[in-house]
Amino acid sequence: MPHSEHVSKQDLKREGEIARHLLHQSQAESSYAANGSESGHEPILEVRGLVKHYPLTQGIVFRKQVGAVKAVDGVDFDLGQGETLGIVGESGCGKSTVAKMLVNLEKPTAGVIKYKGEDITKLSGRALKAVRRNIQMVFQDPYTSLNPRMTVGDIIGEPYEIHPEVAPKGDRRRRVQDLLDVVGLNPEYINRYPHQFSGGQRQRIGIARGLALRPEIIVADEPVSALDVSVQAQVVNLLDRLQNEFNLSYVFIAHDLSIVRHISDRVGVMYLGRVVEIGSDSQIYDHPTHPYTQALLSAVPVPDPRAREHRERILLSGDVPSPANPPSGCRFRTRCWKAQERCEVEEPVLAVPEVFSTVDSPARHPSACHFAEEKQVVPSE
Ligand SMILES: Nc1ncnc2c1ncn2[C@@H]1O[C@H](COP(=O)(O)OP(=O)(O)OP(=O)(O)O)[C@@H](O)[C@H]1O
Repeated sequence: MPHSEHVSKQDLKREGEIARHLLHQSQAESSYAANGSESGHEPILEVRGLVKHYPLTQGIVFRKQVGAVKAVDGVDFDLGQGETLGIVGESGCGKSTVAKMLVNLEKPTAGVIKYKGEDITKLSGRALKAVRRNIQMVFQDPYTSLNPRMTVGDIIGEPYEIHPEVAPKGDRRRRVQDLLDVVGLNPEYINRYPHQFSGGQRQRIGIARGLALRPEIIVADEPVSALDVSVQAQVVNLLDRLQNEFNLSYVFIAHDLSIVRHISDRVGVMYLGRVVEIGSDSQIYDHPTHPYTQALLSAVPVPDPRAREHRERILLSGDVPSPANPPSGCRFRTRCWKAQERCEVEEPVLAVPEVFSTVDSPARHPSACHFAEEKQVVPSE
């Protein structure tokens, strides 16, 4: 019997999905190849076609999958050695899920995460443990991410239990005290408990723990969002200083565009599970070409009252669609004032738009829009 007669409908569906994924991956790779190295830095991380779908199930006894939440649905970016990539977007667009996949707290449904050229999504056992040491995470909420029953010394030194090779037992106390000093806390506080610290100090403890294993990459998921505005700048400045001191590369996730600008070399804007525009901070803030980025920027507070009067506010209509059922074609089209028929049927790829491909202008950066157009939203200072 010929092989094809054994192929079930399900097999065909799966093959279709794999083919679509491979197509997306090759499109992404070719668009990135066409753009050259994004940052000019040697990439330490290369993310291609990253996907995370959470199954939606129905039934109690017989659970059956009825769909999927497409939390991350084909994300591509590079992180250069020693650089900071900011990732911004509204709540629910998939930022935290990307962060979790980078540090292996979630397994991708599909896609590639290359660390120094090696795909870490395929690693397991010792090799995975070795890589995980180099990519650490700083969490959003310093109130819930520190165990209240552990002393600061135990919290910061905990990673050494998993990686004893980094610090022999007799040396750990001294190392933890060094880390406290590095993040601007008194080394004598080593025996105190988290509740004895302020929010900003707690986040410094979280950062010290992230640094314990001497990682090369720190993924910071909204590291200052839970803090008072007055403390946010101090923590951002600390991260800035540590980056220079330890030659760290950062993926810095936030919904606040002004904070991301302060710390980032490049910025990626996410919408409904995809990166829609990516470029240097000046390309994104002063020369945005994607309508979603322009709308986000138009909501950023402008301190100068005269400049505020002159800037245009773009108000988006409707809510973000459900990631379980994203719109066809361009996902942003249901809220976009420029949407046309083409947007409904043809999904735009993240690449330098054709109109800008030959011009020498900061607008020449990847933007997933069929009608990409430069628009200065934030008045220049
Ligand atoms: N474990 C999970 N199971 C099912 N759906 C999930 C799970 N984790 C996240 N999601 C969904 O995936 C989508 C993306 O979530 P994610 O937390 O990555 O977004 P986010 O941009 O980080 O938002 P926020 O800033 O609010 O954390 C959301 O719709 C969320 O409800």
